[in-house]
Amino acid sequence: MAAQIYSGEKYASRRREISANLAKRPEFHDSKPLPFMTREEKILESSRKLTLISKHMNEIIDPSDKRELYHLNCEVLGIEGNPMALHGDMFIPALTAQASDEQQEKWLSRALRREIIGTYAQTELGHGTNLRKLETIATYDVDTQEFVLHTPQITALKWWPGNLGKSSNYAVVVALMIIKGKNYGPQTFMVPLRDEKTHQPLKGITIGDIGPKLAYNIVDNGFLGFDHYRIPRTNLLMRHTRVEPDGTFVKPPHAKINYSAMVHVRSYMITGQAIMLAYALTIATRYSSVRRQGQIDTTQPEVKVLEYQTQQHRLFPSIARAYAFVFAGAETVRLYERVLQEVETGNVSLMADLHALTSGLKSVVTHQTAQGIEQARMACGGHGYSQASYISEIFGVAVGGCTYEGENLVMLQQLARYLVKSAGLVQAGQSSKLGPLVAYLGAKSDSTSLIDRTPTPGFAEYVKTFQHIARKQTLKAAQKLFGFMEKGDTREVAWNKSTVELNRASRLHTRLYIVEAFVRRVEEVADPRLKEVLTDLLRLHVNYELLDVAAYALEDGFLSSSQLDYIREQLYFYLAKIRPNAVSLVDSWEFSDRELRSVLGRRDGNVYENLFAWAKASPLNKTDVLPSVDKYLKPLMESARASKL
Ligand SMILES: CCCCCCCCCC/C=C\C/C=C/C(=O)SCCNC(=O)CCNC(=O)[C@H](O)C(C)(C)COP(=O)(O)OP(=O)(O)OC[C@H]1O[C@@H](n2cnc3c(N)ncnc32)[C@H](O)[C@@H]1OP(=O)(O)O
Ligand SMILES: Cc1cc2nc3c(=O)[nH]c(=O)nc-3n(C[C@H](O)[C@H](O)[C@H](O)COP(=O)(O)OP(=O)(O)OC[C@H]3O[C@@H](n4cnc5c(N)ncnc54)[C@H](O)[C@@H]3O)c2cc1C
Repeated sequence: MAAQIYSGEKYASRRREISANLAKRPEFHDSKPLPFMTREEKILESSRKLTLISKHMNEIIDPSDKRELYHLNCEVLGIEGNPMALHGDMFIPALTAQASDEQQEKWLSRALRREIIGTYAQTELGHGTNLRKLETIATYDVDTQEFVLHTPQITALKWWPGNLGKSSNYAVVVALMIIKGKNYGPQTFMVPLRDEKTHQPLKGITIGDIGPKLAYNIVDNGFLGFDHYRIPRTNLLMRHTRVEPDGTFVKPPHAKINYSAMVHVRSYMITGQAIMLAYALTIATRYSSVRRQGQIDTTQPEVKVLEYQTQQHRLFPSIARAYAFVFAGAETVRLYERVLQEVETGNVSLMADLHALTSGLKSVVTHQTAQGIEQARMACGGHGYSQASYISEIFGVAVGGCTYEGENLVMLQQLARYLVKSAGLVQAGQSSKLGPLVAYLGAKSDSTSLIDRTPTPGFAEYVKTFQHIARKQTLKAAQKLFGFMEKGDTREVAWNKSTVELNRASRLHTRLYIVEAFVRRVEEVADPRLKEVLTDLLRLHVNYELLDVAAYALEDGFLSSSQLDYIREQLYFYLAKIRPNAVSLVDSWEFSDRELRSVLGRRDGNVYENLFAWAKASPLNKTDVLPSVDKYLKPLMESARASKL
C-alpha cells in the first residue's frame, strides 16, 4: 500500500531506508519535544539540524531527488518550517523557471550549494491577492542602467514572505516595473538584502520578523522596505521577460509566466496537505484503537472508541480523502513538470489548464484537510487538545494553506473563469473545443442517475452523477453571470453578483476531479488484495462525497430520495467494512514516530505511559514551586488568611 501512496515501490522503500538511517543518528533527532521549546529555541534547534543536513545529506539521500529531500526534511526538521523553507519551496523554483541561463549560472548554482539563502517576497502589508496593485516600485534609470526599488508608503512594505525576516540574504522580489513613466505590471527581481559576510541589512533596506503566528513559527515570516535601493538592470529575471539597456521591454510568451513560483507550490502542496491530513488521522485512528470508553454490549467490557459508528464516520471519510488527495497530488506534480518542460520550448498552451486545476485543487484540498485535521483532534477527546497530540500544530500549519498561495475563495474564482469560458463554448455549440478536464461539460446527462438502478452500480454511475451535478452548477452559474450582463451590468459587477454560485461550481468541478483521480488509480492496481481494500475506501469516498453534495442532484430529480437512502446505507456498510483495516490504512503511510512528533499517536500504543512521561518532562514540572507562586500566589493567600484573622 505504501507503494500506492508514494507512487511506486522505489520511493516507498527509499523512505524506509532514509528513516532507518536517521534512526541511527541521534544528532538528527529533536533534542527535546518541540512544544517545550520557545520560538527562539526552535529556530536555533532547526538551524542546528539544517547544518547537519547540509553536511551529511549525501550520505543519506540522493540530493537531486526532491521527494527524498522532502522526506528527510519531514523526519528531521518537521512541519513547523525551517530557516531555509522558502529557499527550496520558492526561491530556487523561481530562479529555475525565470532566471536566464547566465543568471542561473550566477545565482542558482550558489543557491543550490547553499552559499546564499533566499526567499520569495511578493505580498505586501496592503496587498496580497491583487498583484496588479502591489505598491513596491522598480523604476528603471536608463542613465545608470539600474532599477530603483522603493517603498513609497507603509502599505507597500513587503509583509509575510517566509524566512525573509532573519534568515535570508537574498530575495526574489515582485515589484511593479516602471520604465519611462509606463507601468509594466508585477515583475520579478533578484535582490541582495544582507551583507554576505556580516548578514547585516544592506543600506537602503529595512527588514525584520513580523512576529508569532497561529503556527509555522520556526519560519521567520518577514517585512521589507526599500529606500531608493538600486540594483543592476540585469537583476530583472530575464528568462522570458527582458528589458534592454535603453529601456525597451521585451514581452514574455505568456502574460502570467512570472507567476510560476506560485504555480510550483500550488502543484506540490496538494501532496503536502495529504500528508498532513494523514498525520492527524494516523494519530487519531491509532489512539482510537487504544482508547476504551463505554460499552456497546452492556454484558461486555468497554469498547475501543473506534468501534463507535460516529467515530468511524468522523475519521474514515477523511482517511479516504487523504488517499484521494495524494493520488490527485501525484497527477498535478506530473502535469506541472510537463508544463515546465513545455514552457522551456516556448509552448505555453497548457499553462491555463494547470492554473485552473491547481487553483481549484489547492482551495478544496486545503479546506477539507483543515476540516479533517480538526475532526481528528476532536476524535481524541481531551487528549487531542493537549499539545502532546501535536494535532493542533498540524492543524495550524495545514490551515495556512487556505490563505497562502492565493486565498481560497479568490483561487476558486480563477478556476471559475476557466469554467465560464468552457460554458460559453458549450452554449455556442462548440463543445468539441473543450479541453479534456472539462469535456464532460459538453456531454448530455442521462435523465436520472443509475445508482441503485443496476445490480451493483460501478464507479461509472457515481462519476456520471458527479459530472451531472458539476455540469448543472457550472452552466447555471455561468447563466446567472451572463444574465446580469444582458441586463446591463458590467462584467465585473455581474461577476461579483454571481461569485458564490461560481465558486460552488469550482468546488463541484474539483471534487469531481478528485473522485476521478481516485478511480483512475484504483483501476491501475494489479494486486487483488490491495485492490479490494482500495476499492472499499473508494466506495466509502464516493458515497460520502455524494451525500455531501446530494442537494444539487435532488433538486432536479436526478437522484431520488430512495437512491439517497441507498447511498446512506452504502456509506454505513463501508464504514463497518473498513473498520478492521483502518489502522493498517493509516500505518501504510509509514510515518515514523520521529516524523509524527505525537505522544498520542506513537506506534507502540502505550498512550498513558507516554503521556505521563511527557507531562512529567514539561518545563513547568522542573520545580515543585514556581517563582510565580512565591512572588504572587503565596502572598495573595497569606494576606487573605491574615485578613480573616
Ligand atoms: C511533497 C512535496 C510537498 C511540498 C509542499 C510545499 C509546501 C510549501 C509551503 C510553503 C509555505 C508558504 C509559502 C507561501 C508563499 C506565498 O504565499 S507567495 C504569495 C502567493 N500569492 C498569491 O498566490 C496571490 C494570489 N493572486 C494571484 O495569483 C493573482 O493576483 C490572480 C491570479 C488572483 C490575478 O492575477 P492578475 O495578474 O491580477 O490577473 P488578471 O490580469 O486579472 O488576469 C487573469 C488571467 O490570468 C490568468 N492567470 C492568472 N494566473 C495565472 C497563472 N499562474 N498561469 C496561467 N494563467 C494565469 C487567469 O487564468 C486569467 O485568465 P483569463 O483568460 O483572463 O481568464
Ligand atoms: C503562512 C503564510 C505564509 C506566507 N508566505 C508568503 C511568502 O513566502 N511570500 C509571500 O509573498 N507571501 C506569503 N504569504 C502571503 C499570502 O500569500 C497572502 O496572505 C495571500 O495570498 C492572501 O492575500 P491577502 O493576505 O492580501 O488576503 P486578502 O486578499 O486581503 O483577503 C482578505 C479577504 O478578502 C477576500 N478577497 C480578496 N480579494 C477578493 C476578490 N477579488 N474577490 C472576492 N474576495 C476577495 C478574500 O477571499 C478574503 O476573504 C504567506 C501567508 C501565510 C498565511
